[in-house]
Amino acid sequence: MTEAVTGSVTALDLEEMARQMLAFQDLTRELDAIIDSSSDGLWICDADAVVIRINPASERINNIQASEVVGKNMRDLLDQGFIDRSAALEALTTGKVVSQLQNRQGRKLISTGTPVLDGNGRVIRVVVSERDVTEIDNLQRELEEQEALRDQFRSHMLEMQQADLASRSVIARSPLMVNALKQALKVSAVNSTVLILGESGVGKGLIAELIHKNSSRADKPLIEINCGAIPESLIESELFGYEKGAFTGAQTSGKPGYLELADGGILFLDEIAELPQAAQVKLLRFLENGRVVRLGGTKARTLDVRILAATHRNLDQMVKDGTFRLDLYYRLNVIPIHVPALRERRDCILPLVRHYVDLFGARDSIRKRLTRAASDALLAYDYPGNVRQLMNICERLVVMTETDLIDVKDLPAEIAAGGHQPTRGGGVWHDEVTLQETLDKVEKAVLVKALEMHGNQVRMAEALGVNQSTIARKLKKHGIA
Ligand SMILES: Nc1ncnc2c1ncn2[C@@H]1O[C@H](COP(=O)(O)OP(=O)(O)OP(=O)(O)O)[C@@H](O)[C@H]1O
Repeated sequence: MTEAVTGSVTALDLEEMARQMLAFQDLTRELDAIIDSSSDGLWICDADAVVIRINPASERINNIQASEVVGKNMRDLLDQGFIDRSAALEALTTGKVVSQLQNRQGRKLISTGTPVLDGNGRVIRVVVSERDVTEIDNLQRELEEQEALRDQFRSHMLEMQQADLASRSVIARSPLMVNALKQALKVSAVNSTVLILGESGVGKGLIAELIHKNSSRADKPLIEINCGAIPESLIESELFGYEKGAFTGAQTSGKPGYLELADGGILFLDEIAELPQAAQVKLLRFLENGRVVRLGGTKARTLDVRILAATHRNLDQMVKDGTFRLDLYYRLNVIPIHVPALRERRDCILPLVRHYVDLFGARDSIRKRLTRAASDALLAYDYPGNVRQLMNICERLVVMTETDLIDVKDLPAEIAAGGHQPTRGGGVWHDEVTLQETLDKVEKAVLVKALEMHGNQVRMAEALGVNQSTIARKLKKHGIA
């Protein structure tokens, strides 16, 4: 009975075993198909790092036959130099998944070793997948090269633009200034009013010239007036003109104003913040309807004038203070262009120095160079008078320096001293020097500096709060200019 039962169980077991065997064979075939069809290379090693199999993708990637490595230990392959690193060995040692970048026969591979654990957590196999990333790497490099080329191309374009601008004597190296010039070139093409903002001497006038040169009005006049330099009593007649007998002292025939003279072209109103209130109203009216009536006249003339305006003042604040009309501000501020101070674009300093040293040198047939230390000191200085100040310094250096080489000692004291201002009071007066001599010395230094910063007597007078005749007299007294 027992035997019969045993016999029947054995028969069942055999049947089950046969079924499981078939299932196992199916599984093995499935696994073989997966391994062989994988486009990633696969290496399977046992717990001693002996290679059990590799797939066709690995044969292809490594340019080998499976028979050359199957049965060999990874340690020997490493020793023989067949591989430079082994993800299998590292995965076996650490029991963890590891990824490595490997170089094999000129190709770049990413190898990932994954340990296979038994029920007790012991490593029994390690599967290494390897992916050839040479192509991806090449593509990446190509992409980087393309990007580098694009950057090169961009900076070449910028250089071309700069060469173009340099030929017009506009030096721009720093991105801030290049941007301001780009804006100026862009607005050249249209007829909009432009408000050019920036400290005194930064090149606002130059921007206005650039806009004119590149506009469709280039062959028509660019008339520039400095609103701060015309006496308040004359500004309206100068701007809008007058009819005969309009006021005492007026020409009997009458006179066209600057607006009429600029017909077809551009009127550049420098120092617009200085425009008196009455003239502000009239200018606003012209901007709104394009017509002017001369002083003392009744006939309105329609004109085609593009207005550019500039100021170093804070118009926003002036509007708040009630000294500049809000409606005119809106009309003028259609397109604002900010010209940065020179200290905000130090990249421009040395190109400007070179430009002006060469320019003034060529004028007087003198060729001068700067020592490194002199260049460094010029680069470090803050230039409160901006490009105008730098330009005047260069002219003086070219004319006054005895040798061909301009050194730190030839620079103005405040620049040579590293931009530090001389000490006040105590530094100026020395024993045995009279008060008058000391005051004269200070006055001369102030005049030299103001001339350097402002370039002409009108601007100097404005900055120093005296009238122009005082400046003229004092310059003569000190033998300056
Ligand atoms: N980028 C530049 N390259 C070469 N020269 C420049 C540059 N910018 C300004 N200059 C020169 O500096 C001087 C002062 O420039 P400009 O008169 O245009 O300044 P501004 O801002 O209009 O001054 P202000 O407000 O006092 O009228 C001019 O002689 C001008 O040619």
